Amino acid sequence: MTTAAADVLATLRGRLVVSCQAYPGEPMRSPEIMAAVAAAVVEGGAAAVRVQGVEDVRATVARVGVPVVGLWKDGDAGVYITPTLRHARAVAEAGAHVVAIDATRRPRPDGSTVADTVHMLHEEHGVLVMADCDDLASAVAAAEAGADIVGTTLAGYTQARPRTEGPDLELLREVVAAVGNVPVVAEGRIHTHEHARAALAAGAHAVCVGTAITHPTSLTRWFVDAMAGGA
Ligand SMILES: CC(=O)N[C@H](C=O)[C@@H](O)[C@H](O)[C@H](O)COP(=O)(O)O
Repeated sequence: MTTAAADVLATLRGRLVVSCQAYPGEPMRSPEIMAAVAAAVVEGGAAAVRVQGVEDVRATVARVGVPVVGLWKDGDAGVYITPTLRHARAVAEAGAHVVAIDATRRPRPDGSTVADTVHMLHEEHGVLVMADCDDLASAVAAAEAGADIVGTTLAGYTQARPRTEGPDLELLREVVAAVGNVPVVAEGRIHTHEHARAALAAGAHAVCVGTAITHPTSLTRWFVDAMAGGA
């Protein structure tokens, strides 16, 4: 690992990563807007940002001075987070410091493996790789494949684990215990300050929050629903 890569991991320790994503067809779905959201969360203390789409990565890297975790979501079913070597290359070429990839054990559309992708990203681009996992076995396999960061991103979004109400802290604990010194990022349904603190207490190297910070439609709906329920 290069010094720059080690610095990125050190920067993240105990800190907040904010995922800045708008979904296809949504009002905020534009690289410039997402880069502005990223700049705003950095002003609030985000140690890094996670950004979807090649153009969003490019615009965000140009705008913020913190590490950018880039991914390319292609579709929303099956393996869709940076699913092939082509997608991974494009995200790295757009300037991401860390490339996040689907690291579940499902077959990838181009027949590549997680290990192939990690190897290519390290050798050709010198970037870090975040493995978006869905269970313990995928996390252990990703660590063995050389991933620099293991994330619980996909827990509850595949058949492997039930979707917990908040973060899947049980899985987080198991992964932290199993992957040794590979940093584990807690990600997925971290909606409150308590969730974030619990994730750190469970051994997360860093905590990644998306919806609860950067998705105003969901935030608004949470209030609307709570008011309708008389909460
Ligand atoms: C499952 C999947 O596709 N997760 C995506 C990964 O990049 C994003 O849609 C999430 O917003 C992100 O993981 C952060 O999670 P949350 O928004 O729950 O804080």
